[in-house]
Amino acid sequence: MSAGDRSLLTRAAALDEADPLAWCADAFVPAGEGAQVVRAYLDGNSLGRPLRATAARLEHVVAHDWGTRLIRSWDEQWMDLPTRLGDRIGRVLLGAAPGQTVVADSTTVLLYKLVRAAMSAAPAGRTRIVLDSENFPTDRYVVAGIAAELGLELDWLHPDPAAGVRPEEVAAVVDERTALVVLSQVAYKSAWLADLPAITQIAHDAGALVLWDLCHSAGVVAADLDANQVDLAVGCSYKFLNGGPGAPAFAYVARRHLEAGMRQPIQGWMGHAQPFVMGPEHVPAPGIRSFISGTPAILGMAGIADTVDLAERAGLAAIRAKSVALTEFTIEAYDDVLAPRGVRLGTVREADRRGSHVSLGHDRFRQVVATLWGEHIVPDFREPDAIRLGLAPLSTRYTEAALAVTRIAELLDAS
Ligand SMILES: Cc1ncc(COP(=O)(O)O)c(C=O)c1O
Ligand SMILES: Nc1c(O)cccc1C(=O)C[C@H](N)C(=O)O
Repeated sequence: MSAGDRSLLTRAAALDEADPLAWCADAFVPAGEGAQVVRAYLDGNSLGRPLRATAARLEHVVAHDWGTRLIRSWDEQWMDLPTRLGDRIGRVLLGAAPGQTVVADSTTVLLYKLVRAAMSAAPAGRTRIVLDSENFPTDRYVVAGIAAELGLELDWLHPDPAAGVRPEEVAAVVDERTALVVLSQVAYKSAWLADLPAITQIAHDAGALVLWDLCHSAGVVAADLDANQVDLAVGCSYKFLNGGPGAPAFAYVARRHLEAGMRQPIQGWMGHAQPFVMGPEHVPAPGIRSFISGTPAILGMAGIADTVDLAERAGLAAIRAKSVALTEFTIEAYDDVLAPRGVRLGTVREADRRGSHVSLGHDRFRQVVATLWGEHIVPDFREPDAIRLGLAPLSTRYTEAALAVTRIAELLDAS
């Protein structure tokens, strides 16, 4: 290890020492022990780490709510869990007043439901959807599938892959034929933080609605959905919300659309006004509850509330400040030791246009990541040549980022 690498680790240790959110990392289940201990986890933007409180909560749910109260728990607490938890996510993380957020399904399924809902509400003549080629595959596949199903047209944006969609690119395509604009607030590859207020306003000025995918921003960046007059949003809970693998997603539908009778396409019994009447016809439940279709995933929801509690104690502004500081530190470390070794930076340098990961490119990264995983240093690899360093402000330490960057440099030197 060179003197430069040592000073990187020393600087990181000092930042950890001074970190006002350092106490949050202790709330997580230790990642292994002995020879198996994870030395650096940098994939919290793909699968967040579990909280200790969640391990205890799951045990309680199994032994008490499920094991002892059994079917009675539906009446006692499970039936409104999707909207109760949705309201908490909305209040603490999304800037959404109660009654507009629900937890259900996967992001993919909620995207389908919300895009179809928006299209059912679109005035005649508005038959075009705007989306971008850099969005996560599921968003592109779902929208393209709906376009084929309903005979709609797509307006594809092709943003700079190392950045993301800019307001002027949206302004150039929306017009009186646009029904909906579907974008991610933080791009899954580059971490580009879209200008949500400006783009939402541009879509509205053209008479279109906007659906924001918040998968990579929920829990780390404010969306202020109500204040920004957002129409629709989805997001997943197993990244920065640490809900666990396959934990259900959330959907937001602005009150004005619920009051106007916006309807989703999968009218199952759990979104019925009176599910247990089991009548001949579907009568939608009032409000956001009508966006539920089948039985809610109660076990999958158990962990989400623990992160919302922790985030409320930490405060979203402090979480965002740490996220910015972590990405800033990682980019400085990149400048020091990786840029000289030919690594490309795939994330913007402007902190206010950046989410909570740093994307790096090198044609030897597939092999580098395989070696890192074997050493219990865990970033992720995205085709064709990218390492993403996911920096989850509640759980990631500066020393984890420093260790990953240092080892990447050493592995590039060794091969
Ligand atoms: C932006 C974005 N949208 C959607 C998804 C996936 O959704 P799902 O929970 O349905 O797998 C992900 C990640 O998996 C994502 O990064
Ligand atoms: N959802 C995932 C999964 O089920 C398996 C592995 C990874 C994921 C992810 O979340 C990928 C992630 N959305 C991404 O940005 O690449």
